[in-house]
Amino acid sequence: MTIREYHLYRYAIPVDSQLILRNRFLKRREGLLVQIKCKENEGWGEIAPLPEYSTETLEQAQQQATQWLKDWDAARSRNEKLAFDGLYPSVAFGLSCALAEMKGALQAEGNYQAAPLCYGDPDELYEPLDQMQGEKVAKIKVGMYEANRDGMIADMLLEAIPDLHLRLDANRSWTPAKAAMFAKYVKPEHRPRIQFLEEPCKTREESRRFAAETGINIAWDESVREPDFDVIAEPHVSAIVIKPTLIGSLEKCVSLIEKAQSFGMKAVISSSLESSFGLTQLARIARQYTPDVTPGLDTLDLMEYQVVRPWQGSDLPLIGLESEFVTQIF
Ligand SMILES: O=C(O)CCC(=O)c1ccccc1C(=O)O
Ligand SMILES: [Mg+2]
Repeated sequence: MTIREYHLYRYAIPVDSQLILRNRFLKRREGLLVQIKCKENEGWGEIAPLPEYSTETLEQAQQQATQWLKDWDAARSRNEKLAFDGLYPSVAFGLSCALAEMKGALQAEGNYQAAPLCYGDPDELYEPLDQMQGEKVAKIKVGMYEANRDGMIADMLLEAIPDLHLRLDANRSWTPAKAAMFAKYVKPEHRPRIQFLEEPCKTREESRRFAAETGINIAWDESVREPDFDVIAEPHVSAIVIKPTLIGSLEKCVSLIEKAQSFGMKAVISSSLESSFGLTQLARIARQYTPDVTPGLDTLDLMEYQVVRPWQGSDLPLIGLESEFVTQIF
């Protein structure tokens, strides 16, 4: 018997991503599941580059992961370690999760209390918010319709639910004038219950100015993935959003989290539309490293199936490794 073993599986499941990826159509979500074993220990990870967001394609990720696994096996047989340097973010994340799981470094329990996500119809939020225990926090995608409508909806929800906190995500879609229009409709006394508004404007400078002028806290999401980004303490920047599939290894994510926390900022673990498999690992990472922050993982319902590991409380059908949607590569 060999000491080490590794396997790679590829999944492709039907998805309706129109809402979240705006005008980008994605009919199938595809990704890889990696399994590594060392004696009696095993660990798994998901490698799922997100089209339009990741720089790498699935083919490139698969090729790189395959080579890394070979090199890792060889390195381990010389009792050496192999780093994740230079790997694509999705590959580094998936492989580092598999290793962490194998070493027992990733705790089993997760935080499955994700912030309910709303794409425009605020009525959809009342029921999930009613079910929520602890902190009541929801996330609304803004910037798709009129800015004044977004402002009215946010203000109305904050008025109607006095213990509600909101997260909003504009994905850099507003000009300073549109962002100001949004703010005009949110009463100043409601603004402190906006935990953050992700990237209101096209540039960080415009977003900073918006925050200073309105007193509405903002968060960096797209910026975190830009090469010149560094976590620094800034007025009105209350959080950074971390999408590990787009960031890199677990170690890299943890160092960003710790830096944000050292400045009193929230680090929000968030989805890149991983399968239920990847989402459960993100829920575990969230619970372990950001215990006081509700993660942004409410994206499972865009999919028609769950893959291998079920998300707590989801009724979606679960498919296994033997299903027609999964192929073993090696
Ligand atoms: O962050 C969340 O709460 C949900 C995930 C999400 O919004 C998202 C998911 C995939 C790609 C981009 C985005 C985004 O933040 O715009
Ligand atoms: Mg965002």
